[in-house]
Amino acid sequence: MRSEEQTAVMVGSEPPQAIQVDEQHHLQIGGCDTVELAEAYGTPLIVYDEQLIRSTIRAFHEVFLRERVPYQISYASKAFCTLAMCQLVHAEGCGIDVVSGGELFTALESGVPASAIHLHGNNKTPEELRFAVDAGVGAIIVDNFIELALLQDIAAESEREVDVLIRVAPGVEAHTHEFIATGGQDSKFGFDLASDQAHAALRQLADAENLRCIGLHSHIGSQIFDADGFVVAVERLAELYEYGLDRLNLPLSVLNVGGGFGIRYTSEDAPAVSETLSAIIAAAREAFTKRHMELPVLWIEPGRSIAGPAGTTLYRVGSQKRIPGIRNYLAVDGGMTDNPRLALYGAKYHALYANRADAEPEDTWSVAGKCCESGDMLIWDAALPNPKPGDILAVFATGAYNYSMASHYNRIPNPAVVFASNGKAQVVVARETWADLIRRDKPLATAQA
Ligand SMILES: Cc1ncc(COP(=O)(O)O)c(C=O)c1O
Ligand SMILES: N[C@@H](CCCC[NH3+])C(=O)O
Repeated sequence: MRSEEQTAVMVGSEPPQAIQVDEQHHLQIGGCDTVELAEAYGTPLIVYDEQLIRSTIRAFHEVFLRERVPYQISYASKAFCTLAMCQLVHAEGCGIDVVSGGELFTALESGVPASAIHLHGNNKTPEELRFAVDAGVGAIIVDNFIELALLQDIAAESEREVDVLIRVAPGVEAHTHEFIATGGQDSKFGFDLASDQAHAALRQLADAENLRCIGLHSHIGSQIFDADGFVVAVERLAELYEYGLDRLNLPLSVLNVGGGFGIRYTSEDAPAVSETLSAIIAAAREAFTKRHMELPVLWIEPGRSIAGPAGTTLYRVGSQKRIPGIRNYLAVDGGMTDNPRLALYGAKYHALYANRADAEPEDTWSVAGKCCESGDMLIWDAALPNPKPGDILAVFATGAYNYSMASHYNRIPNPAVVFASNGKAQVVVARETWADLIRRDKPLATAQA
């Protein structure tokens, strides 16, 4: 129900970052007029600010270089995995973290060398492990005992020595949505630290032929603002690292603390990623110095923080409905099929009309998609100018876990994606067509009467 307060005062969200509006009052991204982009390429359209991706990665590098620590940045491609994205982040000095055969295939096809790719996953299939081993990926992050045995056999069959890290569940409760918290003890991911599984895995690896355990990994969750969880995880991993190095003589040299750096979606008070990173580095320095160990190579695996802020989705506004005293709905030509995050996590977004980007809000409007589903919502109760059919609605911070989690519900095709930079746009994913949707369908062999 719409409350008195909502009717009386429109509480608008804020854009997650500074926006550019040209003299025609159009939203600009990467020097391109987004209204022209919508005309040229259709809607829904995901527009990435290429320079923002580059500058975010450069900011990560700068922190590590300033702190003079050995490091590796591996882009978590699950956030947005396409050929162009893999090429772009690799050109900016990132490795690629993949979590399935499909992501691995994409990264390899993009031309990223296998040695710069590492494979994750809590249930890697034999086929995926074989693919990774034969391709010669830089490392496989082993998640559990079944995988450990399987990988040993596959590495032996292929007569290869495979570098591995073990994924540790460090028992850290990260402050984030429960569906995206992954480091607690009650998690499907990784070897449990508290019950000694992680120690046992290291002991097995000490004796494993064909597998070389080069490091430890943990990932405590996603959309995390508070560095405390990382700091606790680093201390726990350092203790395990000492065990592996001193007691088992493992060739450890890597501490991978995962990704999870939170971003602004609307007006959250998010710390700069560099602050969280500095806290992680300080924690690692302290934990390793006090144990008289050399600081290992610090790996991070950011996904959302690289891809998220750089993406904006453009939709065409269609129908609208006012329910007196209850709520106003406007509907766009996409929805939960290209952005399921509100339905899954109650995510919040900021939006404006790209064709009149500086127009003042007039009322409260909830943004619905076009699926046959009441939960198909993008934003509840946004302060917006009254919509006109044909307006272009821009929804910010939709670069991570939107396209990559898109579905075909109601047989709605996936949007096109463009990269915009210096006033030029290039299509990096073509719009799916209706014909694409049935390309793998097979009609009944015999026509039914
Ligand atoms: C193992 C691992 N690394 C990295 C990431 C990337 O996380 P984020 O996109 O929050 O940076 C994830 C996803 O949460 C993950 O599971
Ligand atoms: N899909 C989640 C993040 C999960 C990260 C993967 N471990 C989101 O959209 O926020």
